[in-house]
Amino acid sequence: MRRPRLALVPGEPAGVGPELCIAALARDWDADLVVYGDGDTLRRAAETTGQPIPRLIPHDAPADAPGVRLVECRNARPARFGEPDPANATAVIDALTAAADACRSGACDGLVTGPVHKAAINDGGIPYTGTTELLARHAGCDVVMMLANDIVRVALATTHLPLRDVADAIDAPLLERVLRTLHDALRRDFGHPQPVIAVLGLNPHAGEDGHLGREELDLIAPLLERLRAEDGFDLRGPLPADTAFLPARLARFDAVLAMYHDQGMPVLKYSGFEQAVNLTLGLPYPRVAVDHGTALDLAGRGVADPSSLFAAITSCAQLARRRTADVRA
Ligand SMILES: NC(=O)C1=CN([C@@H]2O[C@H](COP(=O)(O)OP(=O)(O)OC[C@H]3O[C@@H](n4cnc5c(N)ncnc54)[C@H](O)[C@@H]3O)[C@@H](O)[C@H]2O)C=CC1
Ligand SMILES: NCC(=O)COP(=O)(O)O
Repeated sequence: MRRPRLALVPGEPAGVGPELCIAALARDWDADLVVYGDGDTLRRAAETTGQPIPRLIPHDAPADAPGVRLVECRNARPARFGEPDPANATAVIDALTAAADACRSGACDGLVTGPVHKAAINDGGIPYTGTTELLARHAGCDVVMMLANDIVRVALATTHLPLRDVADAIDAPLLERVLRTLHDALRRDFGHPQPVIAVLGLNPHAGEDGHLGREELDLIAPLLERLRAEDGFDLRGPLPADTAFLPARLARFDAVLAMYHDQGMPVLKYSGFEQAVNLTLGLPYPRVAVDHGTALDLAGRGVADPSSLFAAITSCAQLARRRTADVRA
Protein backbone atom coordinates (compact mmCIF):
# COMPACT_ATOMS: atom_id res chain seq x y z
CA MET A 1 0.00 0.00 0.00
CA ARG A 2 1.27 3.51 -0.89
CA ARG A 3 2.54 5.63 2.02
CA PRO A 4 0.00 8.32 2.87
CA ARG A 5 0.97 11.85 1.93
CA LEU A 6 -0.04 14.30 4.64
CA ALA A 7 -0.26 18.09 4.40
CA LEU A 8 1.29 19.65 7.50
CA VAL A 9 0.36 23.25 8.38
CA PRO A 10 2.34 24.85 11.25
CA GLY A 11 -0.40 27.43 12.01
CA GLU A 12 0.37 30.69 13.82
CA PRO A 13 3.92 31.71 12.82
CA ALA A 14 4.60 33.38 16.20
CA GLY A 15 3.47 30.35 18.23
CA VAL A 16 5.00 26.97 18.95
CA GLY A 17 3.64 25.42 15.72
CA PRO A 18 6.75 26.05 13.57
CA GLU A 19 9.26 24.62 16.08
CA LEU A 20 7.02 21.57 16.71
CA CYS A 21 6.81 20.98 12.95
CA ILE A 22 10.61 21.14 12.77
CA ALA A 23 10.76 18.43 15.47
CA ALA A 24 8.28 16.35 13.47
CA LEU A 25 10.24 16.76 10.23
CA ALA A 26 13.36 15.33 11.90
CA ARG A 27 11.58 12.03 12.52
CA ASP A 28 10.68 9.09 10.33
CA TRP A 29 6.95 8.57 9.87
CA ASP A 30 4.86 5.98 8.19
CA ALA A 31 3.78 8.83 5.88
CA ASP A 32 5.30 11.56 3.70
CA LEU A 33 4.85 15.09 5.01
CA VAL A 34 4.37 18.12 2.76
CA VAL A 35 4.57 21.42 4.63
CA TYR A 36 2.26 24.33 3.80
CA GLY A 37 3.71 27.44 5.39
CA ASP A 38 6.40 30.10 5.42
CA GLY A 39 9.86 28.63 4.80
CA ASP A 40 11.78 31.44 6.51
CA THR A 41 9.74 31.05 9.70
CA LEU A 42 10.46 27.31 9.75
CA ARG A 43 14.21 27.89 9.30
CA ARG A 44 14.25 30.53 12.04
CA ALA A 45 12.22 28.31 14.38
CA ALA A 46 14.81 25.56 13.90
CA GLU A 47 17.70 27.96 14.46
CA THR A 48 16.17 29.65 17.52
CA THR A 49 15.33 26.36 19.23
CA GLY A 50 18.65 24.67 18.42
CA GLN A 51 17.22 22.03 16.08
CA PRO A 52 18.72 20.90 12.76
CA ILE A 53 17.49 23.10 9.90
CA PRO A 54 15.70 20.89 7.37
CA ARG A 55 16.43 21.13 3.68
CA LEU A 56 13.21 22.55 2.28
CA ILE A 57 12.57 21.85 -1.39
CA PRO A 58 9.70 22.96 -3.66
CA HIS A 59 6.71 20.65 -3.44
CA ASP A 60 6.98 19.81 -7.14
CA ALA A 61 10.70 18.95 -7.09
CA PRO A 62 11.64 15.68 -8.86
CA ALA A 63 10.46 12.55 -7.04
CA ASP A 64 13.97 11.52 -6.01
CA ALA A 65 15.06 14.99 -4.77
CA PRO A 66 16.20 14.81 -1.13
CA GLY A 67 14.55 17.15 1.36
CA VAL A 68 11.23 18.19 2.84
CA ARG A 69 8.60 19.34 0.34
CA LEU A 70 7.27 22.82 1.00
CA VAL A 71 4.34 24.69 -0.49
CA GLU A 72 5.51 28.21 0.23
CA CYS A 73 2.85 30.47 1.81
CA ARG A 74 4.90 33.57 2.59
CA ASN A 75 4.21 35.72 5.62
CA ALA A 76 3.72 39.43 5.00
CA ARG A 77 6.23 40.21 7.77
CA PRO A 78 8.91 38.15 9.55
CA ALA A 79 7.39 36.35 12.53
CA ARG A 80 8.48 37.38 16.04
CA PHE A 81 8.04 34.37 18.32
CA GLY A 82 5.57 35.10 21.10
CA GLU A 83 4.04 38.11 19.32
CA PRO A 84 1.38 37.28 16.73
CA ASP A 85 1.20 39.80 13.92
CA PRO A 86 -2.24 40.30 12.31
CA ALA A 87 -0.41 41.21 9.09
CA ASN A 88 0.36 37.48 8.73
CA ALA A 89 -3.27 36.37 9.08
CA THR A 90 -3.74 36.01 5.32
CA ALA A 91 -0.69 33.75 5.00
CA VAL A 92 -1.97 31.50 7.81
CA ILE A 93 -5.39 31.14 6.23
CA ASP A 94 -3.92 30.73 2.72
CA ALA A 95 -1.76 27.85 3.98
CA LEU A 96 -4.79 26.11 5.51
CA THR A 97 -6.85 26.64 2.36
CA ALA A 98 -4.10 25.43 0.03
CA ALA A 99 -3.59 22.32 2.16
CA ALA A 100 -7.35 21.66 2.22
CA ASP A 101 -7.44 22.05 -1.58
CA ALA A 102 -4.66 19.45 -1.86
CA CYS A 103 -6.63 17.03 0.31
CA ARG A 104 -9.82 17.54 -1.64
CA SER A 105 -8.07 17.06 -4.99
CA GLY A 106 -6.38 13.87 -3.79
CA ALA A 107 -2.86 15.36 -3.99
CA CYS A 108 -2.67 14.75 -0.22
CA ASP A 109 -4.40 12.03 1.82
CA GLY A 110 -4.87 13.91 5.08
CA LEU A 111 -4.34 17.19 6.87
CA VAL A 112 -2.42 17.82 10.10
CA THR A 113 -2.55 21.29 11.59
CA GLY A 114 -0.72 23.19 14.32
CA PRO A 115 -2.39 25.81 16.50
CA VAL A 116 -3.89 28.97 15.06
CA HIS A 117 -4.29 32.19 17.04
CA LYS A 118 -7.95 33.09 16.56
CA ALA A 119 -7.63 36.70 17.69
CA ALA A 120 -4.68 37.41 15.35
CA ILE A 121 -6.67 36.16 12.35
CA ASN A 122 -9.68 38.31 13.26
CA ASP A 123 -7.43 41.30 14.00
CA GLY A 124 -6.01 40.76 10.50
CA GLY A 125 -9.49 41.38 9.10
CA ILE A 126 -10.50 37.76 8.44
CA PRO A 127 -13.61 36.53 10.26
CA TYR A 128 -12.52 33.22 11.82
CA THR A 129 -13.82 31.15 14.72
CA GLY A 130 -11.71 28.03 14.16
CA THR A 131 -10.16 25.76 11.57
CA THR A 132 -12.96 23.22 12.05
CA GLU A 133 -15.52 25.74 10.82
CA LEU A 134 -13.22 26.99 8.05
CA LEU A 135 -12.71 23.47 6.67
CA ALA A 136 -16.45 22.71 6.89
CA ARG A 137 -17.23 25.79 4.79
CA HIS A 138 -14.42 25.00 2.37
CA ALA A 139 -15.71 21.44 1.79
CA GLY A 140 -19.40 22.41 2.03
CA CYS A 141 -20.29 19.69 4.51
CA ASP A 142 -21.42 19.13 8.10
CA VAL A 143 -18.58 18.35 10.46
CA VAL A 144 -18.11 17.48 14.10
CA MET A 145 -15.18 18.42 16.31
CA MET A 146 -13.97 15.50 18.39
CA LEU A 147 -11.04 15.48 20.78
CA ALA A 148 -9.49 12.19 21.73
CA ASN A 149 -6.79 10.61 23.84
CA ASP A 150 -6.35 7.06 25.13
CA ILE A 151 -8.93 7.66 27.86
CA VAL A 152 -11.82 9.48 26.27
CA ARG A 153 -13.29 10.73 23.01
CA VAL A 154 -15.33 13.90 23.40
CA ALA A 155 -17.33 15.30 20.49
CA LEU A 156 -18.96 18.73 20.62
CA ALA A 157 -22.48 19.63 19.50
CA THR A 158 -21.48 23.30 19.30
CA THR A 159 -17.92 24.54 18.91
CA HIS A 160 -16.66 28.11 19.13
CA LEU A 161 -19.77 29.89 20.27
CA PRO A 162 -20.26 32.39 23.08
CA LEU A 163 -21.94 30.60 26.01
CA ARG A 164 -24.84 33.04 25.82
CA ASP A 165 -25.70 31.67 22.33
CA VAL A 166 -25.32 27.96 23.06
CA ALA A 167 -28.83 27.11 24.27
CA ASP A 168 -30.43 28.82 21.26
CA ALA A 169 -28.12 27.01 18.84
CA ILE A 170 -29.01 23.54 20.09
CA ASP A 171 -32.05 22.22 18.28
CA ALA A 172 -33.14 18.80 17.03
CA PRO A 173 -31.89 19.20 13.41
CA LEU A 174 -28.43 20.26 14.64
CA LEU A 175 -28.19 17.41 17.15
CA GLU A 176 -29.39 14.89 14.60
CA ARG A 177 -26.77 16.04 12.06
CA VAL A 178 -24.04 15.89 14.71
CA LEU A 179 -25.06 12.44 15.94
CA ARG A 180 -25.23 11.01 12.42
CA THR A 181 -21.80 12.44 11.53
CA LEU A 182 -20.28 11.15 14.78
CA HIS A 183 -21.92 7.73 14.41
CA ASP A 184 -20.72 7.36 10.80
CA ALA A 185 -17.17 8.38 11.72
CA LEU A 186 -16.97 5.96 14.67
CA ARG A 187 -18.04 3.16 12.35
CA ARG A 188 -16.01 4.12 9.31
CA ASP A 189 -12.81 5.53 10.79
CA PHE A 190 -12.56 4.03 14.27
CA GLY A 191 -13.72 0.45 13.74
CA HIS A 192 -16.83 0.43 15.97
CA PRO A 193 -19.63 -1.30 14.00
CA GLN A 194 -22.19 -0.46 16.73
CA PRO A 195 -20.75 2.53 18.56
CA VAL A 196 -22.06 3.44 22.00
CA ILE A 197 -22.48 7.20 22.23
CA ALA A 198 -23.20 8.94 25.53
CA VAL A 199 -25.13 12.18 25.03
CA LEU A 200 -24.84 14.78 27.77
CA GLY A 201 -27.65 17.03 28.89
CA LEU A 202 -27.34 20.78 28.52
CA ASN A 203 -28.43 21.72 32.02
CA PRO A 204 -27.13 20.76 35.47
CA HIS A 205 -28.24 17.21 36.38
CA ALA A 206 -29.58 16.87 32.82
CA GLY A 207 -32.40 19.23 33.75
CA GLU A 208 -33.51 17.40 36.94
CA ASP A 209 -36.83 16.25 35.41
CA GLY A 210 -37.52 19.70 34.02
CA HIS A 211 -36.88 21.61 37.27
CA LEU A 212 -33.48 22.89 36.05
CA GLY A 213 -34.24 23.41 32.36
CA ARG A 214 -36.38 21.68 29.74
CA GLU A 215 -34.03 21.02 26.78
CA GLU A 216 -33.49 17.42 27.91
CA LEU A 217 -37.22 16.61 28.11
CA ASP A 218 -38.41 18.63 25.14
CA LEU A 219 -35.58 18.13 22.69
CA ILE A 220 -32.72 15.75 23.50
CA ALA A 221 -34.63 12.75 24.91
CA PRO A 222 -37.24 12.60 22.09
CA LEU A 223 -34.51 12.82 19.45
CA LEU A 224 -32.49 10.02 21.07
CA GLU A 225 -35.64 7.92 21.28
CA ARG A 226 -36.34 8.41 17.58
CA LEU A 227 -32.76 7.61 16.52
CA ARG A 228 -32.58 4.54 18.77
CA ALA A 229 -35.31 3.02 16.64
CA GLU A 230 -32.79 2.97 13.79
CA ASP A 231 -30.54 -0.03 13.49
CA GLY A 232 -27.08 0.44 15.03
CA PHE A 233 -27.80 3.62 16.98
CA ASP A 234 -26.82 2.88 20.59
CA LEU A 235 -27.38 6.19 22.33
CA ARG A 236 -27.23 6.66 26.11
CA GLY A 237 -28.65 9.70 27.82
CA PRO A 238 -29.27 12.51 28.13
CA LEU A 239 -26.77 12.07 30.97
CA PRO A 240 -25.78 14.57 33.65
CA ALA A 241 -22.42 15.97 32.52
CA ASP A 242 -20.93 15.96 36.00
CA THR A 243 -21.01 12.18 36.38
CA ALA A 244 -20.87 10.92 32.79
CA PHE A 245 -17.08 11.04 32.84
CA LEU A 246 -16.65 8.85 35.94
CA PRO A 247 -14.12 6.21 34.82
CA ALA A 248 -16.45 3.25 35.40
CA ARG A 249 -19.16 4.82 33.20
CA LEU A 250 -16.74 6.14 30.59
CA ALA A 251 -15.42 2.64 29.94
CA ARG A 252 -18.82 1.73 28.44
CA PHE A 253 -18.86 4.52 25.84
CA ASP A 254 -17.05 4.80 22.51
CA ALA A 255 -17.59 8.57 22.56
CA VAL A 256 -19.28 11.25 24.62
CA LEU A 257 -21.22 14.04 22.93
CA ALA A 258 -20.93 17.28 24.93
CA MET A 259 -23.31 20.13 24.22
CA TYR A 260 -20.66 22.88 24.24
CA HIS A 261 -16.91 23.49 24.18
CA ASP A 262 -16.19 23.90 27.89
CA GLN A 263 -18.47 21.04 28.92
CA GLY A 264 -16.21 18.50 27.23
CA MET A 265 -12.84 20.06 26.61
CA PRO A 266 -11.56 20.44 30.19
CA VAL A 267 -12.16 16.73 30.90
CA LEU A 268 -10.20 15.77 27.83
CA LYS A 269 -7.31 18.12 28.56
CA TYR A 270 -7.17 17.15 32.25
CA SER A 271 -7.14 13.46 31.44
CA GLY A 272 -4.20 13.71 29.04
CA PHE A 273 -3.22 17.04 27.49
CA GLU A 274 0.01 15.81 25.91
CA GLN A 275 -1.35 12.87 23.95
CA ALA A 276 -4.68 14.32 22.92
CA VAL A 277 -5.62 15.30 19.37
CA ASN A 278 -8.42 17.26 17.77
CA LEU A 279 -10.21 15.57 14.86
CA THR A 280 -12.64 17.01 12.34
CA LEU A 281 -15.19 14.32 11.48
CA GLY A 282 -17.33 14.42 8.34
CA LEU A 283 -14.79 15.94 5.93
CA PRO A 284 -13.99 14.06 2.71
CA TYR A 285 -10.43 13.56 4.08
CA PRO A 286 -9.00 13.01 7.58
CA ARG A 287 -7.99 16.14 9.49
CA VAL A 288 -6.19 15.91 12.81
CA ALA A 289 -4.85 18.85 14.82
CA VAL A 290 -2.96 19.35 18.04
CA ASP A 291 -5.18 19.75 21.10
CA HIS A 292 -3.23 22.71 22.47
CA GLY A 293 -3.07 26.34 21.47
CA THR A 294 -0.28 28.60 20.30
CA ALA A 295 1.52 28.61 23.71
CA LEU A 296 2.95 32.06 23.03
CA ASP A 297 4.68 31.95 26.43
CA LEU A 298 6.87 29.09 25.19
CA ALA A 299 7.36 30.01 21.52
CA GLY A 300 10.96 30.17 20.32
CA ARG A 301 12.34 28.65 23.53
CA GLY A 302 12.57 25.02 22.41
CA VAL A 303 10.69 23.71 25.46
CA ALA A 304 7.24 23.05 23.98
CA ASP A 305 6.13 19.41 24.12
CA PRO A 306 5.71 17.94 20.59
CA SER A 307 3.67 14.91 21.76
CA SER A 308 0.29 16.16 20.57
CA LEU A 309 1.63 16.99 17.11
CA PHE A 310 3.31 13.60 16.92
CA ALA A 311 0.05 11.92 17.98
CA ALA A 312 -1.82 13.96 15.35
CA ILE A 313 0.52 12.81 12.55
CA THR A 314 0.31 9.17 13.68
CA SER A 315 -3.46 9.32 13.93
CA CYS A 316 -3.92 11.09 10.57
CA ALA A 317 -1.66 8.55 8.82
CA GLN A 318 -3.71 5.69 10.32
CA LEU A 319 -6.98 7.26 9.23
CA ALA A 320 -5.63 7.93 5.74
CA ARG A 321 -4.43 4.33 5.39
CA ARG A 322 -7.80 3.02 6.56
CA ARG A 323 -9.65 5.15 4.01
CA THR A 324 -7.32 4.13 1.19
CA ALA A 325 -7.85 0.47 2.12
CA ASP A 326 -11.65 1.01 2.14
CA VAL A 327 -11.56 2.54 -1.34
CA ARG A 328 -9.61 -0.42 -2.67
CA ALA A 329 -11.75 -3.08 -0.98
N1 LIG B 1 -5.66 23.68 17.65
C1 LIG B 1 -5.75 25.01 17.70
O1 LIG B 1 -5.63 25.68 16.68
C2 LIG B 1 -5.98 25.69 19.01
C3 LIG B 1 -5.79 27.05 19.09
N2 LIG B 1 -5.96 27.68 20.27
C4 LIG B 1 -5.64 29.10 20.28
O2 LIG B 1 -4.39 29.28 20.93
C5 LIG B 1 -4.35 30.56 21.55
C6 LIG B 1 -3.83 30.44 22.97
O3 LIG B 1 -4.73 29.63 23.72
P1 LIG B 1 -4.54 29.25 25.25
O4 LIG B 1 -5.89 29.15 25.84
O5 LIG B 1 -3.53 30.14 25.88
O6 LIG B 1 -4.02 27.75 25.23
P2 LIG B 1 -2.57 27.16 25.01
O7 LIG B 1 -2.79 25.71 24.77
O8 LIG B 1 -1.83 27.91 23.97
O9 LIG B 1 -1.81 27.36 26.38
C7 LIG B 1 -2.33 26.88 27.63
C8 LIG B 1 -1.15 26.42 28.54
O10 LIG B 1 -0.64 25.20 28.03
C9 LIG B 1 0.75 25.31 27.76
N3 LIG B 1 1.04 24.57 26.52
C10 LIG B 1 0.33 24.64 25.37
N4 LIG B 1 0.90 23.87 24.45
C11 LIG B 1 1.96 23.29 25.02
C12 LIG B 1 2.96 22.38 24.54
N5 LIG B 1 2.97 21.89 23.30
N6 LIG B 1 3.94 22.01 25.41
C13 LIG B 1 3.94 22.46 26.67
N7 LIG B 1 3.03 23.33 27.18
C14 LIG B 1 2.05 23.73 26.35
C15 LIG B 1 1.02 26.81 27.56
O11 LIG B 1 2.37 27.13 27.82
C16 LIG B 1 0.02 27.41 28.55
O12 LIG B 1 0.59 27.39 29.83
C17 LIG B 1 -5.77 31.13 21.43
O13 LIG B 1 -5.78 32.05 20.36
C18 LIG B 1 -6.62 29.93 21.07
O14 LIG B 1 -7.72 30.25 20.30
C19 LIG B 1 -6.34 27.02 21.39
C20 LIG B 1 -6.57 25.66 21.37
C21 LIG B 1 -6.39 24.91 20.18
N1 LIG C 1 -10.53 24.31 21.34
C1 LIG C 1 -10.17 23.76 20.09
C2 LIG C 1 -9.64 24.79 19.22
O1 LIG C 1 -9.66 25.94 19.51
C3 LIG C 1 -9.12 24.39 17.92
O2 LIG C 1 -10.16 24.25 17.05
P1 LIG C 1 -9.97 24.36 15.51
O3 LIG C 1 -9.23 25.63 15.21
O4 LIG C 1 -9.25 23.15 15.07
O5 LIG C 1 -11.37 24.43 15.02
